[in-house]
Amino acid sequence: MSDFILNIDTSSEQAPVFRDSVNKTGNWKQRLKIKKLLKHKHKKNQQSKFPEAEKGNKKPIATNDSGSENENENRNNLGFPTKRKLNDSKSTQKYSERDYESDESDNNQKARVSQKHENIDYKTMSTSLFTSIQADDQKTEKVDETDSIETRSDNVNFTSSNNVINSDAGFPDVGILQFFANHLKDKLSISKPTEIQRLVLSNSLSLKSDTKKNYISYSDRDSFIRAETGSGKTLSYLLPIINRLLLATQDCQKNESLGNNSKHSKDSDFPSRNLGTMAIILTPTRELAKQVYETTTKLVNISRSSYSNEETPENSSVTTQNSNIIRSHWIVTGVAIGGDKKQSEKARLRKGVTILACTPGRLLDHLKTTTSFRTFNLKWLVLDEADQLLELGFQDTLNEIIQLLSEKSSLNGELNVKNNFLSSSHIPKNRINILCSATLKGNVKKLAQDSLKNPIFFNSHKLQSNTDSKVVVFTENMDDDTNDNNINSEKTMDTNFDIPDQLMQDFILVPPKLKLVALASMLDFITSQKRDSKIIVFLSCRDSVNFYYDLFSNAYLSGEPSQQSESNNPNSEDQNSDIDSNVGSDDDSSDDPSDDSGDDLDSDEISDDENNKDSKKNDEKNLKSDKVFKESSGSANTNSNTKKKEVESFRVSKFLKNTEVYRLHGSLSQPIRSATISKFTLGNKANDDQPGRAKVLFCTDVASRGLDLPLISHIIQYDAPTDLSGYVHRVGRTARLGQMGKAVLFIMPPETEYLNLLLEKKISIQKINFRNYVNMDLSDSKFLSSVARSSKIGKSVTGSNELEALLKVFSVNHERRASKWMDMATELQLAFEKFVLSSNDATQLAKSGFTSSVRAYATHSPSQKHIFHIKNLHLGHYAKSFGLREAPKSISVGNKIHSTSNNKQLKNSKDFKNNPDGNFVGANKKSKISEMSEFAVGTIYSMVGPRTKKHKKA
Ligand SMILES: Nc1ncnc2c1ncn2[C@@H]1O[C@H](COP(=O)(O)OP(=O)(O)OP(=O)(O)O)[C@@H](O)[C@H]1O
Repeated sequence: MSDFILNIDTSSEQAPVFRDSVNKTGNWKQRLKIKKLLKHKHKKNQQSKFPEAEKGNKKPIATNDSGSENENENRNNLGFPTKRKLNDSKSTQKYSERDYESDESDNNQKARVSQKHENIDYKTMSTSLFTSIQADDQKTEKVDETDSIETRSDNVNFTSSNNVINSDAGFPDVGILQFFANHLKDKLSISKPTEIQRLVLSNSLSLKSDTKKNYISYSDRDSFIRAETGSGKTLSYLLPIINRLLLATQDCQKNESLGNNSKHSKDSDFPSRNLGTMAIILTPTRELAKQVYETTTKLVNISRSSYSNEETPENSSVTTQNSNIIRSHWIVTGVAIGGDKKQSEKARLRKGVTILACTPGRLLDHLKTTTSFRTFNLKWLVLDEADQLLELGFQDTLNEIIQLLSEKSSLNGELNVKNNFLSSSHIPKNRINILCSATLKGNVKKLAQDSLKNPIFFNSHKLQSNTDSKVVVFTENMDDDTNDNNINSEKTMDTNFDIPDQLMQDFILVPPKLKLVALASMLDFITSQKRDSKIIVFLSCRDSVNFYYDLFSNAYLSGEPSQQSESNNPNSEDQNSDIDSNVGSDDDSSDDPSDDSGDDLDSDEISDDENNKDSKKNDEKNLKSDKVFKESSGSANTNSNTKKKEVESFRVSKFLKNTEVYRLHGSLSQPIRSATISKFTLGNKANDDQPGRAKVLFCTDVASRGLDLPLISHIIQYDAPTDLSGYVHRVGRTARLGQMGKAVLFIMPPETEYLNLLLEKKISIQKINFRNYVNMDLSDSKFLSSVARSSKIGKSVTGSNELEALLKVFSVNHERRASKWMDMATELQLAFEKFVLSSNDATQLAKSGFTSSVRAYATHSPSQKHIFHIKNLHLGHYAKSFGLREAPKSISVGNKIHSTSNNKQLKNSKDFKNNPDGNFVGANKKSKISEMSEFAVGTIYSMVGPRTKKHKKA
């Protein structure tokens, strides 16, 4: 059966070479001559339309092809080797050493930019996407020729690998108290554990009895938890903590009823929030901390009805004896994150928070400055997304945290606190450290070696030899490398990553020039096929997020009156839902730089004095950029008549029908971040009042880890992640807990080797099979079926590729029939370019997006540098993906803006000298981190704390 397989590969031999229709005949010399003539004619036309341009500029705006001259000019100015001219087929050198002279002075450029918005004749504007195919694009052939990418059959019935276990065993069978299990079932619809939960619970809740001493105990060892994304790791560490707190409470109640409390004062016998914080869960992002907090709160709010073993109808009165009820109300949950008002957190901590979810910077801040924050009874420290927390950037913060926690817990010994609750066998004697992630890797191995005491490794990682088996590895002898149960052994810490079986992973190979058009068509296709689709589009930096968010909310195709007439004004009736007026009224007002929190710096919570200054500077900078962004869109709104601050959480797209667009990155104020998550999380099914709307979230990696956003149908990685674990976490936002999901990676021709890196990690990803991708919906679409039929007919349509198909669908959705898909692509691109030129703010967003994106490109991990190297990036073509007609003339390096026309200045800049290979790290590392990774990250040593001799011996 021949499937409808579409090739995006515009450069493979089979793929058509795209040219203007007039250039189709004759040999290349004749065609070139015609092309030059046309260009000249066009130039003349434009010059007469732009008399100012004639005076100062050699190049009229409307003829721009984002051509190689500008490309090379920029490249040269940035200190990179210039690319050879596209038509220079005789050149043997990949990049010519020749400097291409700029034909435009800086002043002329400025004049040209300013006239853009005033004098553009949009009607005659043109854009060119298909005049040339990059030589580099030839690399795409590699992918087609080699069979290196595993393919899958369309007809395979996928089994899910991260679902609940397929057996009758419930939570009580793995040690969970019956009433707690009832609560999980009744209130959270959780009745059976997942595989990782079964492993962790059955081990950490099992009691060993010491017959000699007549004593029972838990194994109480530090542990690693590794399992696929969406497999329920959060409950795997939260349930044992809460279950043990409940059991200890039960002990106290029993003692109380037996009158065994005479030894101590009554206050100290029954647990209360005065015990302070007993469990801390550290997460790399604020969103994740909030999510963990919300989950914990649901878990501890156990209702009386749970004490009945029978399933109780909601309204029935439960006849449970009071003595059976465990008084769990004393367990208080809390969250401490940057961006929230610190004073209210302080007040809550003073009263006592039993289980605290937090980000590292804010935790350190409280440990240092909130004297009433009691942690001397801390029994569990969980590092969720541990590998992320242990990577670069947070070493010092985590070191300090560990040290302060250790100091404070030793205080408990000095105080000699006697308490029946704390002496219960269910409460660990020493702090248990738990590390958790879908991608525990090398840095964690090192941690185990250096600091964790006799750790246990819970792993639902699939073994190569037997994909069904799940293993628990106990590490008894850390030094014995030959032991398979040793945490150091390769078998134990296999660095392959697991992806849920039911996740469909595809990639689309697309030249930079066509990237934007491909994204737009794909979004249009998905959102029109399924009204309730929820799509996350991952981008490399916040400026890109701002740009695409603005573009997809405000740009529209010309000649679409229904779209044009609709105003994207948050106050319009249609838009009322995108303002969450309650959000600004809560405590989250620290986007005000004068707030004392001082650490509203993305999610990398840094709180020492120096960092506070940096943070505030960053806040101001971010606020400024946010202001430009808001002004440019005209959508964010503060109503001076109300005291409540309104924040924009989403916009209704003018471009995509019935679609809401969202954005999320670390530089947004906390109220916007919170409102965005809560609105995006809401269901989008159609109801009587409102037709369903698809949702598209543009975000950075701030949303890639741990976030459990329900029912995400598609993940689009428009920019490749900077490291391989990033891939796993991004795609893991879909296909959670047994559900289906689709992920598409955009790959540019020079990046195809990345696919082999994925393959090395046993991540199988296939070149997009359009039918696979659109799933069953294809059969319902007459148009697509006909495309599929014609593709089977053969050679005449071998040029059909994904983009072609997408654009054809796009043209159907928009009730227009383009004669050629290239025309459609050109029209689409032109619409975006017009939008970008329509206002200074839109242009500014596009330029910032482009510049930051280029800088982000240089931040790929060292193992990927050869693939994602800036020298491979055709800047002029890449600019097209930001709706720009050419690459901007300046680029910021570190904290400075450098004019690229002044090559000398750029080359002499300290930042550039430090990074001659094009790695724009910049002088201020923190600012780079805030823009790029937006994570609180640290090194392996962060968890270790100061290494003492005692540790070494252990
Ligand atoms: N046993 C269960 N039964 C039903 N639902 C569950 C169960 N365990 C967890 N869930 C739900 O599954 C979803 C995913 O869980 P969770 O966020 O803990 O996954 P995870 O493994 O931590 O994923 P990630 O690696 O992406 O952080 C959550 O909505 C959670 O409530």
